Amino acid sequence: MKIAIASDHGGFKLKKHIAEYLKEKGYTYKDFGTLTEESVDYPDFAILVAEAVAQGEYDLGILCCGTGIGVNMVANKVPGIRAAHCHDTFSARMTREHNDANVLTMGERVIGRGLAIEVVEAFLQGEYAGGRHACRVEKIKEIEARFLDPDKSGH
Ligand SMILES: O=C(CO)[C@H](O)[C@H](O)[C@H](O)COP(=O)(O)O
Repeated sequence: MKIAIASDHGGFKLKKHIAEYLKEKGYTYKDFGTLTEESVDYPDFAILVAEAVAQGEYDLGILCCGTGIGVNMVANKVPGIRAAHCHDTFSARMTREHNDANVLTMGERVIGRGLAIEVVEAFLQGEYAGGRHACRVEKIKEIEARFLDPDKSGH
């Protein structure tokens, strides 16, 4: 499994902690920045991970900012991305199982490091269940397609 990670300055320390964890556990990952605590704009880094996952270069993405909300908004603008904002392990597991989420977003100013690692692990270990969830995920994709292709918009 290949994991893409990134943050702005507000999520930098949490991302670094997650990167150290991923390395220690032997996961394959790439840090798309930012690489310092200097103030930057979260869209510039969230888009790198979202595109890498959407293009299939990476299986899953993890994005951190101060709240995890800004990076989530950016990632979910990219077709093919289903980014989930999770600060608890139940949501992290469920969003993989039910929504086939492919990006996890978290906020360094919200969650403690210990819990964040448990959330990451729940997300990475979660498996899409398919079944009754498949048609729902398909409906997400159909809605996305409507806005990509004006002919399918119904207007
Ligand atoms: O975009 C965000 C909110 O959803 C992030 O938390 C950013 O990290 C935050 O806005 C950055 O704020 P700062 O005051 O410029 O550090």
